[in-house]
Amino acid sequence: MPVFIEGHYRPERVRLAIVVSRFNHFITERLLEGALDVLQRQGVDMDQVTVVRCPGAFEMPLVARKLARSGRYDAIICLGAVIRGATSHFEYVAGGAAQGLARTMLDTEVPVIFGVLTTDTIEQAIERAGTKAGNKGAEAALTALEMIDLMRKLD
Ligand SMILES: Nc1c(NC[C@H](O)[C@H](O)[C@H](O)CO)[nH]c(=O)[nH]c1=O
Ligand SMILES: CC(=O)[C@@H](O)COP(=O)(O)O
Repeated sequence: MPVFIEGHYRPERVRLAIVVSRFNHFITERLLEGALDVLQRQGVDMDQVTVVRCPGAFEMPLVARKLARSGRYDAIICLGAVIRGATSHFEYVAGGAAQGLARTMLDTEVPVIFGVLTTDTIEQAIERAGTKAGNKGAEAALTALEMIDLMRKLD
């Protein structure tokens, strides 16, 4: 029989940081609502959740790294919205955020959850922020809980 190791959504004594970018705040605040709603429903103690707002997605890796290194959090959830404009700026902001957050997770061994929308249009972002395509902030929160549980089991 193989041994299965997998995380579940109800780890105990969870300490979370949520980094939210102010850029495109009309989207990112909806992602935050979705994340907080799920965490509350899963029984997470809201006093153990810290919300940090930063300017844009590009700044998130530094903020996430600082939080991860503090040793105060079991996971860092990053919520942002990068929406394509007329120039190549999108590629740099979205790519920098994705690569920086991935590096932060590997360097610190603290789960860093990529709840950053990277969309071609505002409509696509709205659809993923609590309307027809769900709420990616809520999905990110569930991923954080699963990863916390999994990391504890692998320790
Ligand atoms: N265009 C978007 C940005 N741009 C701002 C950058 O994230 C950054 O704050 C600026 O370049 C200064 O370093 N940020 C987003 O989160 N979403 C965008 O669509
Ligand atoms: C994602 C972006 O950085 C974007 O909003 C910038 O728009 P533009 O390329 O039109 O300057």
